[in-house]
Parts: sequence; C-alpha cells; structure tokens
Amino acid sequence: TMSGEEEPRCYYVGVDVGTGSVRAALVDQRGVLLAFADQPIKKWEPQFNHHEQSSEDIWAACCVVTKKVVQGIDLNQIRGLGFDATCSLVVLDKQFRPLPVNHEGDSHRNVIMWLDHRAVNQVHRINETKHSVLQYVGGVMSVEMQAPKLLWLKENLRETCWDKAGHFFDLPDFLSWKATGVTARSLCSLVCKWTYSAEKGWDDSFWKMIGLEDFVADNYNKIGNQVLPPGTSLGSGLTPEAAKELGLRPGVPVAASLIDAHAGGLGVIGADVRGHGLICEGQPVTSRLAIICGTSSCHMGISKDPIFVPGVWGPYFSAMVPGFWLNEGGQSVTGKLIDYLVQGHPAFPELQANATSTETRCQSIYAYLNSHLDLIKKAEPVGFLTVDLHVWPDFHGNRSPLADLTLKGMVTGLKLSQDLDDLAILYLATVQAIAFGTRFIIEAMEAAGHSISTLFLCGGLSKNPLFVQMHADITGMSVVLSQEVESVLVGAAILGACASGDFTSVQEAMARMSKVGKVVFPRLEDKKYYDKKYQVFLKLVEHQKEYSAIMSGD
Ligand SMILES: Nc1ncnc2c1ncn2[C@@H]1O[C@H](COP(=O)(O)OP(=O)(O)O)[C@@H](O)[C@H]1O
Ligand SMILES: O=C(CO)[C@H](O)[C@H](O)COP(=O)(O)O
Repeated sequence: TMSGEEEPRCYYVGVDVGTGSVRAALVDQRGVLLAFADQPIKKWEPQFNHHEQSSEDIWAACCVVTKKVVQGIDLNQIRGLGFDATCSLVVLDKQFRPLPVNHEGDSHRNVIMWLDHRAVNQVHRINETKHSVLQYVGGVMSVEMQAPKLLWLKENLRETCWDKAGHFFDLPDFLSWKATGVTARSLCSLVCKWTYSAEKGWDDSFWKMIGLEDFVADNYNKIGNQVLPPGTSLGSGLTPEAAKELGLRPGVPVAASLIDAHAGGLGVIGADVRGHGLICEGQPVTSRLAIICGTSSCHMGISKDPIFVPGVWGPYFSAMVPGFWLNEGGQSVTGKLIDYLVQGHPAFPELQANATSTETRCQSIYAYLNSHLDLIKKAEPVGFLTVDLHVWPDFHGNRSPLADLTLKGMVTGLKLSQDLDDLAILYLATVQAIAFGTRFIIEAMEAAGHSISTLFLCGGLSKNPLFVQMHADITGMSVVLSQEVESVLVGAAILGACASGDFTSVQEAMARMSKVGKVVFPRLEDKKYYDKKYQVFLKLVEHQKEYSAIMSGD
C-alpha cells in the first residue's frame, strides 16, 4: 500500500468446471493467482449428438484440485469459495442420488452435457409455440438449453428417470448444493438456461404449453423455487462433510454460482483500463465485449436497458453484472472445432512428432503450427495464406446470430495435398472462420443497439497468439488479455470474495480483482483483405441455404 503497510492477505478459492477439465485456483484480494491445479473429467458419447458426464466424477475432480491449491496454506485465511461450471443438466432422485439420462440405464452418467443435441425435435416444438419467454433468448430457444432436454427425458426415459427424479440442477447449482446442502439456484443459471425471469419469476403458461406442467403442479420444487443473485452467501457455508472432501474448514462462505462464461465475464470486463491506449478508456463499460473462448466461445455484452438481438441470447437482467442486462452471443464449437480438424488431418502424426521432438523442446502443437505458418508465409502477412481457402465453422450448428442448429461446416479450396503446410493453412483458415463468426455476432449486436469498441478475451484459446491476433485483425478492434491467464477462475474467486463479505458488491470485487495484462492492436493495413474474406464467409452460408432449398424442392 502507499503507506508501506502490508494489507493482511485474504484468500479465496475459485473452482471452474469446463467441458474437458476441472480447474481450481487460490486467489488473493487483489486478484493475484497464487496456486493453480487442473484435473480431466470423463465424457461419454454413447451415440451421435448425445454427450454425458457424471456428477460424482465431476465433484471428485473438484475435491482433488481444491485440495491441491490450498496445500501449505493456513486454512483460516481462506475466506470464501466460488464455483462456476458449464451449463449442463444434472439429474438426481428424491434422495439426491444420480439417475441415468441414457437408454442403457447407467446411473453413473446422470449429466446431459450442454453441447448435447438429442432434443432437436423437442426444441422445434417449443419454438413453434412462439411463447413470449422466447423473446428473452434471442427469439429462438437453443437445443442446448434445459427445457428441451427436460422434455426429452419425460418423453424418452419416463420410468427410469423422469418419474424417479427429485432434483434437476444446472451444473453450477449442483456444485453449490453439494458444498452447502442448500438447493437454492443461481439467478444466472435459471435466467439464462431455464426461462426464469428476474422480474416475473417462472411463467406457468410456458411450462404448461410445452407439456411440462408437472413443474407448475409441485411449485417448481424440482427445478428451483428459491433463487439468489450470484455471489450471495449460501446457508451456513461449507458443510462438515464437503469441507472434509475439499480439504477446507467447515463454515467457509460459499457463493451462489455462475455459468463458466459468465464467470469469465466477471473476471475480465470490469478491469481498470487506464494507460493502455484503449478507446474504451473514455467509454462506459457497455462498450466492452467479453469473449470466453474454450470448447465453445461466448460473447458477453452488457447494457443499461434491455436490447433484443435476434439470434443472440438474452436480454437477461442481472445474470452477470448486477443491475445490467446481458446479451450472450456464442459459437457452439470453437476450440473443439480446431482440435477436431487438426487431429483428423493426415499430417497430424507428423505434427505431433515435430512438436514434441527435442529440437523444438516440446511445444504445444498450436505453438508449433503458429511458427510453421511464420516460416511458410514468406514476405506476406500470415493471414494472407488463406486467399483461396475458406471455412464456414458451424460443424455443430449455428448458435448466434443465425440460431440455426441445422447448419453444417463447409471448407472450400481443397487440394490433393496432405502435408504439414496443408494442415497449417487449414488450421489458419479455421481460426479465421471463428473470428469472422465473432465479427458476424458483433454486427448483429450493434445493429440492435449495442456499441462495442474493445474485446476482452479469456479461456483456453486466448493462450493462442494467432487466435487473438486474428480476432483483432478481423474485427478491427483492440483485444485486451488479462494479467491472469486463468480469468474464469478469477471470476469464480470474485464470487467467493463476495460471499465472504470482504467486498460490498460484485462491481467492487470486479474492479479490484480483474487487471489488464496485454493489449493486442489490430493490423489495420490488412483490413481490405479481411473485408473480402468476410464477403466470402457470408456467401458460404447463403450458398449452404440454397443447397438445402434445392435438395428439399421437388
Ligand atoms: N496453450 C494453448 N494454445 C492453443 N490452444 C490452447 C492452449 N490451451 C488450450 N487451448 C485450446 O483451448 C481449448 C480448451 O479451452 P478451455 O478453456 O480449457 O476449455 P473448457 O473450459 O471448455 O474445458 C481447446 O480446444 C484447446 O485446444
Ligand atoms: O453455453 C455456454 C455458456 O452459456 C457455454 O458454451 C458452455 O457453458 C460451455 O463452456 P466451455 O466452452 O467453456 O466449456
């Protein structure tokens, strides 16, 4: 501090459950990350478009990583715990035991993952109702939300699952229940994925209209009738049992949770940007767009008044930053798409061998690909290598702004070549396609009334300098990276800090704990090239729609 006195150190633990792994961090009151641990979690794909996990497996992983990050720390200094997780659906029976979400009856697999697309038929019928709650999810409900999945369970697993079910949780709320025994749900999960309204509560007519009147009849007991703002301290904190499992003290305050993308938003969007030469310095916080890029990418923009953006989720009141409306654009597969295309290429074994050879000192495959691109680009900017290779990235449907789950991926410009150069250029075109998707989403948000000037990136893909530079170049906006790479965990720790009472508001905790690390400016001299590629990008989807119209015609 200015006076030279040492502030007593306060610690918070943040736990982040992603699609592929669970991470924990020990974070202090200034947002500095002091310890980090991660642990993979199991995933099952019993059939195409069915994706399942196990809530017991996920909780066990939470315990492993939490124990690791608090090792050697005086447990009395840990003042709060916060969880965030993907928005997957957890199903438990009346005694809180796991129930199977599959035809095999395997009750270990009791989680329908967020990216599961089994409920296509159900969501189609839900959208046909044109019910007014749909206005608050961009006009069209996504197959990835909870209502269609619940309806699928009722229609497909009536005896083995639906009739026995006592509790349906969003994964973030399952974790806070497991830690505290409190079944209250977070406003974040219920508003964003379950059609709950911060102002009006549940809408009985919606559930009746879609055939899930069961919830209305029991006063929403199974899906939540006590709803708390994220960061609120739950019950009497950690139960003795959970404390033992996590390696913490009983009674440590535990916060109402957030979905992972929203935690990432809290971790980055409130930073003090003074002195970095950013245009958003003189602008309100609503000029910032947080993009959380992991398996999927989520584009989080806030506003003082509600903004309705067709094909972009929301507006959701107070679901991320209290008092602000949130719009959430997204791309269902981004990291997963890059991994998929790279791993499926014939030159992948060669790439792996080169990247892990002793000469390259075991780089990640992406660091190797980036340096390979630098090698083959010659005098031109690296982005120009894809002048005749174009990708449409919706291999798992389009979340925003088209909200069309039937869309497919496209690649044009294929050659009779399978070497490493070919793989590297396909990887580059894929990264660019994802960035064009972001530009497409931003344009839809701006057309509806948002005014965005600066991007704040976090998540696994923000560790990839090529991914970051392409987002800057293709959107023409500066990209801010946080001081702590693991910003989603800082967001989870902010929740713990709020629950501890050390900060008076989420806004105060955000301002104190999120910090700018690096700024990446766009290469404006390349704009003309990217504008042309963007024109091609938009043509790709137009043509795809023409193809399906031709094929469905007589
Ligand atoms: N150092 C890195 N360089 C490039 N890409 C990375 C790096 N680390 C992670 N990724 C990519 O980020 C994605 C996973 O991000 P992450 O935030 O861990 O995912 P999730 O939260 O969905 O589990 C993967 O597709 C992976 O390829
Ligand atoms: O729908 C979402 C947020 O609202 C996310 O896409 C989902 O939670 C998965 O996140 P991640 O890509 O980080 O695993």
